[in-house]
Amino acid sequence: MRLIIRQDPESVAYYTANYIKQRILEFNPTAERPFVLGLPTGSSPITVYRHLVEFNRKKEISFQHVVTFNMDEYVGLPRDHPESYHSFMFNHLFKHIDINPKNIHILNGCAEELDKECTRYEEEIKKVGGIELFLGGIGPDGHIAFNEPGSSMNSRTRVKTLAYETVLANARFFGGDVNKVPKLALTVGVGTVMDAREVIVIITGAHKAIALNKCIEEGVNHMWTVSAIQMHPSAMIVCDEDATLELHVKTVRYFKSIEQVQEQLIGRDNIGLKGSISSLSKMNQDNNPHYNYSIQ
Ligand SMILES: N[C@@H]1[C@@H](O)[C@H](O)[C@@H](COP(=O)(O)O)O[C@@H]1O
Repeated sequence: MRLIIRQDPESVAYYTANYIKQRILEFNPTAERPFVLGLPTGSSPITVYRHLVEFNRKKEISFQHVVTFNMDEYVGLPRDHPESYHSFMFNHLFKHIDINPKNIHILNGCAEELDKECTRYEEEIKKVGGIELFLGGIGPDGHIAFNEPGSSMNSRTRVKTLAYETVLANARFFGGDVNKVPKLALTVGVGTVMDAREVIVIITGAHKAIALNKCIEEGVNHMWTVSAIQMHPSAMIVCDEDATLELHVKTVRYFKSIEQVQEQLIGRDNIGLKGSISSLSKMNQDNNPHYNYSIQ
């Protein structure tokens, strides 16, 4: 698991958006072989989406052969409610890019039979061959999607009751009135996210520092569901300095040292990471006397 530390939320967003752009370009998607992208909502990804919209406007990237699956949706909010995740995604991303609407998948929180909707969603993901890259954020309690503390680490898409902390955290989108925040949501499971071939989680702000500490320094724990990322073969957390406030100095120095090596060898924010990491490890194998880091 890689931990990329950037100065502030803006540089976290730029790094993440650039990484996604490069991964899609390297993947070179087609109608037969689309790039399947999992997406979150919340404030963390907003600037990432702004960069992706800009890349698309400048024709640096196309979303024509990108298929998306969102992590979650409130139960009972009409699709066009200003605070539904449907509205959020169209306002911040989908209506500004050249994505084919039929390639957009968001859970229907107003489905007649919610369990059937969840099963259908999992089947849709399977139909397209699984998710290539899942981008996520976390709540202050370390939940990923709406997998609240205590969620099964093998969970699938299902109906979840929102923890009081989550309702409190999300009340900011409902005029600060907790009574207006839905108490139920449909969410992909921890297992659904971890089945993706790659997972990237954005963690910014001092209010998420304890969650990052639990995830990085205390290992896998179902009370901090983002920690499942420790068991993923191709996972990355992109965080800002504030989010590292509860980490040990040596932990921060270690992860920064990995990046310093990469920066010296391959250039900062070089996002062709798959290639760059293999050339880094090749550099290692060549017993380069200057570098004895092994890249995780
Ligand atoms: N269901 C969403 C999550 O997908 C999101 O990651 C989290 C963090 O939101 P923010 O990025 O605003 O901190 O909020 C909600 O709980």
